[in-house]
Formats: sequence, C-alpha cells, structure tokens
Amino acid sequence: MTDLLSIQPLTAEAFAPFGEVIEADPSTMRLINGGTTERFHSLFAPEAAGEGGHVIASIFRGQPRSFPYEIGMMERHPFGSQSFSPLSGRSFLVAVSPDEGGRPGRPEVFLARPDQGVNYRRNVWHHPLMAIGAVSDFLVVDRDGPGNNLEEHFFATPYRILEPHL
Ligand SMILES: NC(=O)N[C@@H](O)C(=O)O
Ligand code: NI
Repeated sequence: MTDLLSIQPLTAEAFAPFGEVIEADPSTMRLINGGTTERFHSLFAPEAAGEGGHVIASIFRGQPRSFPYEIGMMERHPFGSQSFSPLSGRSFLVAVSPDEGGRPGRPEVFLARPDQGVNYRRNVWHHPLMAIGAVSDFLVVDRDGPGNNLEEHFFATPYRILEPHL
C-alpha cells in the first residue's frame, strides 16, 4: 500500500528549510548596464566542500515522469549543494525530506513554475530530477571533485504522487 503525497506550489518560504527558490524576486533586483538590465542579485551561494571540491555547471536533459509516480528513494550530496533551473519553459516537480536520524522523513512535494528553479543546500534529502510533460533541459550548478558525493536511501514503502494540474 503506497502513501499518497499532496503537491504544493513552490514558495521561498515553504522551501526555506531545504534551500533557495531561484526566481526574479523584486527585493533582490538591482538595475545595471545603464538601466537596461535588471540583476536579481545573489539568489543562492553554491557549496563545494572537501579537498579539491569545486563548483561546476551542467545541463540535465530529463525524461518526463509518468503518473501515478512512486517516490521510492531520496538522495543527498554530502559535499555540495545542487541547483536546477529550467531551460525548456516547463514546470517540474521537487521532492525534499527533512533528515530524521540520518534517514529522509516524509517527503514534501512542490510544483515549480517554469520561471522557478531550486537550490538544494548541501546534504539536503531530495528526489532526483522529476521533469514533467515532455523532455526538459535544466541548468544544474553543483559540486565536482574527489569523494563520494551521493548518498541514497530507499523507503521500505514507496510514496505516490498523482499527475499535477498545470
Ligand atoms: N545524479 C545526479 O547528478 N543527479 C541527481 O543528483 C539529481 O538530483 O537529479
Ligand atoms: Ni541530486
């Protein structure tokens, strides 16, 4: 029997325990380039810990998930943060969990608008990329370098999510 999870809109406040929402927040805006450009400044700071750790940028091309979708596992990156910014103009799903004694607790699921990204802070439990609707590209800023930067946990009983209404 799987446990059904609700999906909530992604907001900076709700996501704050897990990281930052990457969006054009007016409170961060500075006019630059002679007033021709709005700079939404310092939305998050990438983390890259450990000897030889460094920040890199990549593109992830995600296949859309089919629904109902089972969230059977979560992962985290002990040495660095990881951000996802959509490049294809589509929403995507974000699932994160609090840490409960070294294991992920019940996931919280968010629907990101096409103009929102997320940064998972270092060592925050999250589900791997969940693109929806069509193949979608994301700019990913995370940590490369020596050491195992991936910890996975598989739930005894998977959780389930239904297709979000876009
Ligand atoms: N494995 C990998 O680089 N991707 C995951 O970390 C993910 O969160 O999608
Ligand atoms: Ni990850």
